[in-house]
Amino acid sequence: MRAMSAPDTLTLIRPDDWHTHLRDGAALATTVPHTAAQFARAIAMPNLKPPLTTAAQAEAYRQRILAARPPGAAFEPLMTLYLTDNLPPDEIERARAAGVVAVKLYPAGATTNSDAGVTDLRRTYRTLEAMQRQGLLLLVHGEVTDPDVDVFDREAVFIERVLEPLRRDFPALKVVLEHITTRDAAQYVADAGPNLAATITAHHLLYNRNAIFSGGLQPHYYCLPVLKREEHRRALVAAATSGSPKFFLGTDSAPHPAHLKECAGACAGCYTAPAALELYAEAFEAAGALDKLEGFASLHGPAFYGLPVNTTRVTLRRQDWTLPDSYPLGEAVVKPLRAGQTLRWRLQP
Ligand SMILES: NC(=O)N[C@@H](CC(=O)O)C(=O)O
Ligand SMILES: [Zn+2]
Ligand SMILES: [Zn+2]
Repeated sequence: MRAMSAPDTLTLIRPDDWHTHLRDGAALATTVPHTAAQFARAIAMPNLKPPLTTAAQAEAYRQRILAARPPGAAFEPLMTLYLTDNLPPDEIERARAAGVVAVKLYPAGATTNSDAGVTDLRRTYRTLEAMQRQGLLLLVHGEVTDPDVDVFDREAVFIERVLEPLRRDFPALKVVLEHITTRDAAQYVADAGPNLAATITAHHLLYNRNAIFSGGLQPHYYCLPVLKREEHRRALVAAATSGSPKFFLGTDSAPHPAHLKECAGACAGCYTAPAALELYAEAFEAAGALDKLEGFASLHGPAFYGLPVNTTRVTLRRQDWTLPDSYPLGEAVVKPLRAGQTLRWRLQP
């Protein structure tokens, strides 16, 4: 039973999503309204097919996203470029001029649509130098791809082998370690200087790796980096609810057609956009830290990116409701995390 003092409504400065996958084409008709209903801004990840590697491509993608906004929605996508072994340094200047805010590092082969990613970080040093000079952020999928490293250890090993040397070589580059999943990462980010921050997903705050294996294999709980042990989930909750400005909201909402999740070789990614704030509220409430949600969701991200805080508000109400089983995704359907299940909080329209 909840304490008498537990609030029944929660009003926050409208949050932003600092890591989402809106995909492209017909999928935008689903993903953009979902994200726009929850967030004022969202970092649109560039791992499209083909990936976004030029300022012109990022601008064209921005226009496709804007065209999918529901009438009256003020939602603003924040654009990113995809770092490859040969992203030229002068593209960084064009990107900045086009309003691109960050560049995403995917180690080649680490995750969905990362085949064009970086094979050796040294090949990108001139580009990273340009980013450092021009103030573009580097967003990082922090897992090594070395097949000899255990899947559950790939984040911790990435910090040691890649992130630590990178930060030493580019001390003024702002880096976001995306979707952290381990105590090691939370600790490393907390201890680092002011140019390193991290996003945390709702699903990594709510679930540990048991969720993937309970009642048969559960592909809708399969994402990368994969869910970890309970002790890591607890460390992430502690970081997110600590009030530290180094941790902020990034859903990593990653829709895949249901038939590519419910099959052999299932794709990695959890679709959380339709109930993102509801899921975060659940996680923060379970930790007795609803008062820390606004900083995490609405204040720390803009501060790190050097962007203004939003001026409108959202309200969540304590109200049971059932999340739909699926949503259309072009010709296919996408099943959200917690499809058909009850949520305890509901975002008010
Ligand atoms: N998180 C995931 O499991 N998948 C993401 C890619 C990513 O963010 O790594 C996707 O694009 O599907
Ligand atoms: Zn990733
Ligand atoms: Zn992602």
